[in-house]
Amino acid sequence: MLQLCGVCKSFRKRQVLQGVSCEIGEGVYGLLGPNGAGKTTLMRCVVGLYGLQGGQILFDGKGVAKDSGLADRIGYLPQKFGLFKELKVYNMLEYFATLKNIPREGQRAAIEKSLEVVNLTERAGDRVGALSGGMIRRLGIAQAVLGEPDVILFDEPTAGLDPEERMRFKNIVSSIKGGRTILISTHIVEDVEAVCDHILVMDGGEIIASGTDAEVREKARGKVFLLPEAVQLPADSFVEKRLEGEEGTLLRILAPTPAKEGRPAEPTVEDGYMALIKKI
Ligand SMILES: Nc1ncnc2c1ncn2[C@@H]1O[C@H](COP(=O)(O)OP(=O)(O)OP(=O)(O)O)[C@@H](O)[C@H]1O
Repeated sequence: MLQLCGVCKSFRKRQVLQGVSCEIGEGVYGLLGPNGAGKTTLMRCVVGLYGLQGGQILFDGKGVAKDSGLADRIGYLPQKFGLFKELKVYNMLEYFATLKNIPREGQRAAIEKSLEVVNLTERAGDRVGALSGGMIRRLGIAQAVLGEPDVILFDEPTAGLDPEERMRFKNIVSSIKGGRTILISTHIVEDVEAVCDHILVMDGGEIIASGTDAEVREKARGKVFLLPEAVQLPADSFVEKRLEGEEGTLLRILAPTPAKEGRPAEPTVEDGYMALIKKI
C-alpha cells in the first residue's frame, strides 16, 4: 500500500504539487490529468528521484526516502526512457537487473520472464538500436517489470504508440496485475478505462477526484447533451464531438445547465473527466 500524505513539491519558488494525499492499494490505478498537471512530478517523488518540500510518502507504512531497499520493490517506466542503442536487448536488461540488485544467479530467469511478458523473447539478441519505437517502449516496460516488483509506475506508457501497440500495453497490464500496485499516468482516458480498477484525476498539482470509472462517469451525469449544430450553444459549454446522423449534424456537448433544444445523453468516463477538468 502506497500512502501519499500532503505531498508538496516545488521547483525554486514554484509549487507544483499542492499537498497531494491519496492511498494507492493493490490493483491498477490510472492517474489522469492534462499536460502540466503534475503527474510526472508525482511519480518521480514516489520513486524517490525528487525530495519533498512537505508531506510524506509511505510504502507499507515506511517512508520511501528512508528505506534504501524500497527502490528495488518499485518498477518505473519514465516518460523518456534512456537507451544504450549499441547494447543487445538481453544485455541491457542484464544491466538493469544489476541496478535493481537482482542476485546474479536469478538474473537470467528474471530477464527471460520479463521478455516473455512483453513478447520480445525473439529479439533478445538484437541491438536495441534495431528495435521499432513500439518495441523500445516494450523494452522499457520489460525493465520496469523486471524482478516482479510490488509497485510498478508507468509514466505516459502509450504516448506515440499505434493502436495495436496500445492494445498490447493493455494486455501486458492485465497479465501482470495480480497482487501488486500499478499506477499508470496518462491524459488519454481510453487507455486507462479498460485496464484500471480506480482512477485518480489530477489537475493543478492536486488530486481533484478519485473513484471507479463508474464514479468518474457520474461526474458528468445531467451535463451531456446532443443538440443540432445550428442551435446556439449554452453558456460555458464545451463541444466534445460532431456527429452525423439521421437527424443531421449533432453536437455532443458538456454544459453546466440543460441545453434548450438538446436531449440528454448517457455520460462516458471521458465526459466525467472533462467535466472535472473544465469545472463544468
Ligand atoms: N525539473 C523541473 N523544473 C522546473 N519545473 C518543472 C520541472 N519538472 C516539472 N516542472 C513543472 O511542473 C509542472 C508539472 O509538470 P509535470 O511534468 O509533472 O506534469 P505532467 O502532468 O506530467 O505533464 P505532461 O503530461 O505534459 O507530462 C509543469 O508546469 C512543469 O513545467
